[in-house]
Amino acid sequence: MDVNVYSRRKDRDSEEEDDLDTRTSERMKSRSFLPRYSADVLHRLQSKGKGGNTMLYMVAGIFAFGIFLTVVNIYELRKVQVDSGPGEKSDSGRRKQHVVCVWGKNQKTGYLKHVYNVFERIGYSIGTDRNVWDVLWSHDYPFKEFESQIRNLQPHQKVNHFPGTGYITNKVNLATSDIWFIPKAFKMPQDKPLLLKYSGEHPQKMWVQKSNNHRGIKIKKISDLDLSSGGTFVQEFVDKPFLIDRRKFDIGIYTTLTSIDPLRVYILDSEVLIRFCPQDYYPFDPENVDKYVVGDDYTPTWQMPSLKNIYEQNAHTHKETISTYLRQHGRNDTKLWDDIRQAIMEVYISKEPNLIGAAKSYKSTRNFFEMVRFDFVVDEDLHIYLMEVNMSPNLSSGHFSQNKLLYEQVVFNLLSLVGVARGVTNSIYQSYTDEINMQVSYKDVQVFTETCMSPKCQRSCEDMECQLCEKCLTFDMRLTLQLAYMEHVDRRNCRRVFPPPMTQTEAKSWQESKDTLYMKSLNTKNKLMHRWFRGKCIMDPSWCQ
Ligand SMILES: Nc1ncnc2c1ncn2[C@@H]1O[C@H](COP(=O)(O)OP(=O)(O)OP(=O)(O)O)[C@@H](O)[C@H]1O
Repeated sequence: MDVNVYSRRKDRDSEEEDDLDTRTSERMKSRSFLPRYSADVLHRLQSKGKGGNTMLYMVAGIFAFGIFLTVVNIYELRKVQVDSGPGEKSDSGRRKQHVVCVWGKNQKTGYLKHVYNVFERIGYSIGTDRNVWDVLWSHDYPFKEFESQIRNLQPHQKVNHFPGTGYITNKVNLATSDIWFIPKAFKMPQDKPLLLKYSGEHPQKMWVQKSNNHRGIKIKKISDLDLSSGGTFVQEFVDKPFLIDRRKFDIGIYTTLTSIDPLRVYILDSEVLIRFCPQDYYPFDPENVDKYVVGDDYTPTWQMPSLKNIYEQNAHTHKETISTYLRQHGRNDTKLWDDIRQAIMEVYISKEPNLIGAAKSYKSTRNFFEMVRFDFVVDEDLHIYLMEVNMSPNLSSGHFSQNKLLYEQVVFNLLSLVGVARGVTNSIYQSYTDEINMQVSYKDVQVFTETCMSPKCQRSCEDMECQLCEKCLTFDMRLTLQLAYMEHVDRRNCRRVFPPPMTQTEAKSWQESKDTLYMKSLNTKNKLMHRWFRGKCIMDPSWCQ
């Protein structure tokens, strides 16, 4: 770090530390309405004389409880503020440089080069000690390898995976989830009778067999499939794909889960991965996988005759290149992207209960984030089909050096969204009150002013409508809203898929009593999260999307 900057920071740090108690109590004043409210009632009861005695004792009890809560809150806040991580620190206890531990097998091949590049550019030092880090970037699922570290995470430490992510990224789990945009699949060997019945009724259908670990597929007749092989599934082959220059392609969407319970999911909206099959689809030949399987030796966008000009000469992204091509051919590109967002949202909504269950044994889920890639294929009618969700999608430009830009943007946007790369380098858990407040104060998260000022919400927090009001916010929910706020302002090119974006008109006319079936299926925290974004959207349209 630049020495002058460091010494300026040091001065500021010591002033801030001296002032910690004052600021903590100021903050608590605004957070703990209970003692203020109780004192006021106490005063009024005392002035009523004898008849108020029983009430007086009750109120005194509430008052004492309020003090107890305040003390607990101050303790929690102090804990959050002074928790220090393992990285290098200044004299006043603040961090000089954050540390990332990058973990993955065979790193000498350089497949994580772009991950290192981005971390270095955002000021992280690369850790060499697996016990000393602020961020763990693990290529493999880390919950066994780093079990003791992950079980003892400090609030500011971040891990790039969620426990239980296999409910989404495990092929068998996902394919047999019975979700409308996933091709029909049967688990082997238990669903063999169902498969035989279904294939008997639909003799024209083609089938592929997949497993969690096996890569690559090949179309086979039912009679040639191994229907007794455990851990595999047989999936309907999606024929009649949408072709560009006679080639089948798939679309990869970089998707980030930032929170569960409540759920928040984003996609990188500015860019996607497009991969074409190396050979023309027709004349179709099930023996030739290069015609219908997108593999490692795929053909990139810039080699496709109809796309070259849009992508290279006119310098558009992969996403805009595909959109332009679709519009040029009278197709509705907006609907395609909307369907994709809807599909991603539905996967997370349906799997969130599993993720919550898997994370139960960890101290907090706020330490986790996860970026995956959803791969879709598209048929002639632009219907989408989800092929798989990749846990640690390829970020190596070894095969195509042109992909360096894409991968570094993917990583940078992700790290910004989750608060690892941001202007104020201390995380919300390590920051001092002024530093937190200047980024997101308790005032910034207030919504639905009139509702919150209504007698109903002034009196009680029982009604769902009142639960986002200052008086009713729990410590936990306020922190959730602060984190959601920070994600929104730091999201760069990422856009929310859940809670879903809406227009300001929709937000204003939304009637919770007429909620759609999916809204009704949401748990209370998700409903509140959804409602909060709607409230922000009503106040400022930049929050709608
Ligand atoms: N049911 C299907 N219908 C049509 N095409 C399919 C089907 N399953 C797989 N494919 C094709 O094969 C490609 C690879 O399949 P899949 O993603 O399941 O396996 P993979 O070998 O793990 O691939 P990846 O390189 O994406 O990790 C898909 O992108 C798609 O083009």
